[in-house]
Amino acid sequence: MTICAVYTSTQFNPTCSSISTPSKTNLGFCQRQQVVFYTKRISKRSTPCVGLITCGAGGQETVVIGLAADSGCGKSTFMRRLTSVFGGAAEPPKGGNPDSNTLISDTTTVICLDDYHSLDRTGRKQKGVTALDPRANDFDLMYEQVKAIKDGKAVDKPIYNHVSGLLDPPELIKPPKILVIEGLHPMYDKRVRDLLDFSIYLDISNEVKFAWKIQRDMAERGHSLESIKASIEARKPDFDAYIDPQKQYADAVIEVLPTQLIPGDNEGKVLRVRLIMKEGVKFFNPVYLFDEGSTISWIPCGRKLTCSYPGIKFTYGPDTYYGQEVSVLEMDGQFDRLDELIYVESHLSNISSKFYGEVTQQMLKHSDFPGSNNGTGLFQTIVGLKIRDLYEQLIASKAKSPVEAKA
Ligand SMILES: Nc1ncnc2c1ncn2[C@@H]1O[C@H](COP(=O)(O)OP(=O)(O)OP(=O)(O)O)[C@@H](O)[C@H]1O
Ligand SMILES: O=C(CO)[C@H](O)[C@H](O)COP(=O)(O)O
Repeated sequence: MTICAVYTSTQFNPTCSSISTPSKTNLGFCQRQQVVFYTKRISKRSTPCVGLITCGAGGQETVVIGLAADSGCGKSTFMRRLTSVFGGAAEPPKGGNPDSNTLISDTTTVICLDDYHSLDRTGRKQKGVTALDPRANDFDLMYEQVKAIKDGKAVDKPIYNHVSGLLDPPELIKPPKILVIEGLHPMYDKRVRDLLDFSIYLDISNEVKFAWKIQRDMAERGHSLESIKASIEARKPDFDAYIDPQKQYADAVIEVLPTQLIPGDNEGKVLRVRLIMKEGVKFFNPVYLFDEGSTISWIPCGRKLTCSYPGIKFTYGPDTYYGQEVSVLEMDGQFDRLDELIYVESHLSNISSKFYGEVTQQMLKHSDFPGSNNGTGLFQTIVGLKIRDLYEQLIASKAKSPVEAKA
């Protein structure tokens, strides 16, 4: 726990200047709040002295973000874009397990929920369950540890080693400003779900997932086409039962589908990407195109945006998703020249950028990341800016409504 500042009122009672600040052991009330008022009397009849203490993890409560997706669906790429929005590079814990799944930057700590597998690779094989099955995961521990971090306490989190398939000794996770829990099940357990300040689901359609798997596992890891097909098929029932239903709880869903601009296309190279944004989420105002709440179709290709076949089409409008009101922004097609993205960016509103062209700048900075020429990169970048904005609003709101406490 860090005490950042203590002010003692001397206006009505000069002896207040001699008052000692509450000791760390006295600061039980200081676990979660960012700013706390405290009062103390020097004697029974004296005017109370009033103090203001900033406390908690680095003076702030940890904001928790959940990112759910199947394996190989772009979580790591999204995390790299998000970390970059906060201006730092994410690295594994220094001097720790080289096979750690954790990534730490100045502002964010990203933990991978694979670390809560309760069964290792052999255990799953023996029991005949996949890693997607809740029985292979320890949700009690996941809940306890995410809650502890949110409350400003460090935890010893287990590590699932993807190289050996074993559970390694735990690593220490200190409460960051923003904790991202990414993996298969961030919204599966209600207790964990309720701890999330914002949640995202990456919904990659089967056709596209297959194309990406081939790209990575066949081209980069030497797997055969048959083994990739078999692995997708083996996971599908559990994916449908336990992973996919989480999207109904997400505040934002990035849905990735084959293009509709090329009839019958199933190559998975040109993509139609939909950003589904829930209405009424505190500190999250959905992005819109031209006019909030209208239904818009826009082909930006022409003098200001170079497009080769099959072109680019944006659509925007209100919709419902699992019975909830949402706004949907869709981009079908891909950019030829990323520097021209500024033209598209200037027509989008509520993107929570800090300066004109920030989205374009981020996209250019990471033009080598997968999806930088299409809606996946664009919408991941925008969601990154929205998370930064949500974080700043949350922290500001806590500072404005401090909780009164007595020392
Ligand atoms: N937007 C994208 N466009 C094209 N290909 C992509 C995109 N995002 C991811 N991929 C492909 O999927 C692979 C996996 O991406 P990434 O490592 O970000 O996913 P992941 O969900 O973190 O995977 P895992 O859970 O297996 O570690 C990439 O190597 C790339 O081949
Ligand atoms: O779905 C997964 C999440 O990344 C993995 O398959 C799961 O974590 C098991 O890992 P491994 O295949 O390395 O034993």
